[in-house]
Amino acid sequence: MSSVSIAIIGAGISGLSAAQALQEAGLPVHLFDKSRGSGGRMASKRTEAGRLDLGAAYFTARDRRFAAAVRDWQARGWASEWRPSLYELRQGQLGPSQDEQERYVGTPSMSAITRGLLGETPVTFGCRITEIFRGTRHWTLQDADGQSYGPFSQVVVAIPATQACNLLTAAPVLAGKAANVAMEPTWSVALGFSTPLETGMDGCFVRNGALDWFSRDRSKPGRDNPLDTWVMHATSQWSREHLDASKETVIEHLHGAFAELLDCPLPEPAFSIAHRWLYARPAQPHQWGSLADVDMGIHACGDWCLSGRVEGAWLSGREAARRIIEHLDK
Ligand SMILES: Cc1cc2nc3c(=O)[nH]c(=O)nc-3n(C[C@H](O)[C@H](O)[C@H](O)COP(=O)(O)OP(=O)(O)OC[C@H]3O[C@@H](n4cnc5c(N)ncnc54)[C@H](O)[C@@H]3O)c2cc1C
Ligand SMILES: NC(=O)c1ccc[n+]([C@@H]2O[C@H](COP(=O)([O-])OP(=O)(O)OC[C@H]3O[C@@H](n4cnc5c(N)ncnc54)[C@H](O)[C@@H]3O)[C@@H](O)[C@H]2O)c1
Repeated sequence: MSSVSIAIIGAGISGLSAAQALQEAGLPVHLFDKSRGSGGRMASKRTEAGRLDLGAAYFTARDRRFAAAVRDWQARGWASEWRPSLYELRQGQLGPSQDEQERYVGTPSMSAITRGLLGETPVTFGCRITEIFRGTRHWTLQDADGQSYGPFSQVVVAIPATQACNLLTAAPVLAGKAANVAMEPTWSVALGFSTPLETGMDGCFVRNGALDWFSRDRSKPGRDNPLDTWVMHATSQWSREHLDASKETVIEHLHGAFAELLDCPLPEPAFSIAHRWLYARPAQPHQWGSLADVDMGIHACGDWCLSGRVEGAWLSGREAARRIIEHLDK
């Protein structure tokens, strides 16, 4: 078996899931990520109000393989079940909305899962890959500063579709498919209150106007935040229409929408933050699993190849790894 590493671009949940499966098969990998840490859209942002999940709020596990992985994360203390008191806006009225769905979060923050998965895996952070070249046998990567990395036996591109198509030029069919995937933006805002809000809600599906969803950070297990902090996500449409708005404007808007909906008085927040996710979710789900030119040794994975959720991203990374291992075994 080759001792030349496999390059994985993107240390989000899809890249890490691929890395884990490849390493379990005895294959060396090296991860690259433009950020300073792992997690991507599943990372938690370090703020003066503690670590906050400004991306994925929670996840569900419907696939039996992913459910087994989540049980493993729970056993390792990286994840826990979250049992929120859920509400829903229906015909302009807020009301409790119970269901039987099991939901999970990372503990003590969403980042714990990808940090745990990363473990001792070789990784280069703060490195934005801009080009991927194939030589006679191996792959070489180049970053935004012009630095080269390689040789690599295979490459896995585990980043959002819009960014992936720029790196897939060596495989035009894959690049074409990625280019046809529209990724929708999401504005995310957190507001922290010194006095806990007097509401029975922990989370609410709004799906109306500016607000898509909001949840109470301290209702999640393992959170230790002195402020009562609420994270809200804008709808895709509102986010698209306000893509270039200032953070202050976005905070003001979502604060106003939250205050209008709430069933209790809303004091002035002691803390606020806004984050814009340009490529938050694919406009539609796909059934690709992953994309590959197995003979060239180039693969693409990520939530956009499946359901646009944490589970889909994890499964997609797993599928990319499965196809690499299957090809090498031939
Ligand atoms: C606001 C929001 C709320 C969400 N809520 C939920 C939810 O409640 N439940 C759920 O299941 N899912 C949710 N999701 C979706 C979920 O977060 C994603 O499906 C999942 O995290 C995607 O993982 P990924 O590995 O495919 O991509 P990403 O997490 O985007 O990882 C890609 C990584 O690649 C890096 N990267 C990108 N380009 C380059 C480059 N050129 N060079 C090097 N590195 C690069 C990035 O820094 C990033 O770390 C939400 C997403 C957002 C944004
Ligand atoms: N903002 C973003 O960028 C982004 C990206 C990806 C996923 N997400 C969100 O992540 C969640 C993940 O989906 P999932 O299938 O894993 O979780 P889920 O089963 O909790 O939710 C799926 C969808 O079902 C509906 N729903 C579920 N429970 C409900 C309840 N009790 N009352 C009313 N409606 C309810 C909601 O419309 C929800 O969006 C979704 O809410 C999705 O909108 C957001």
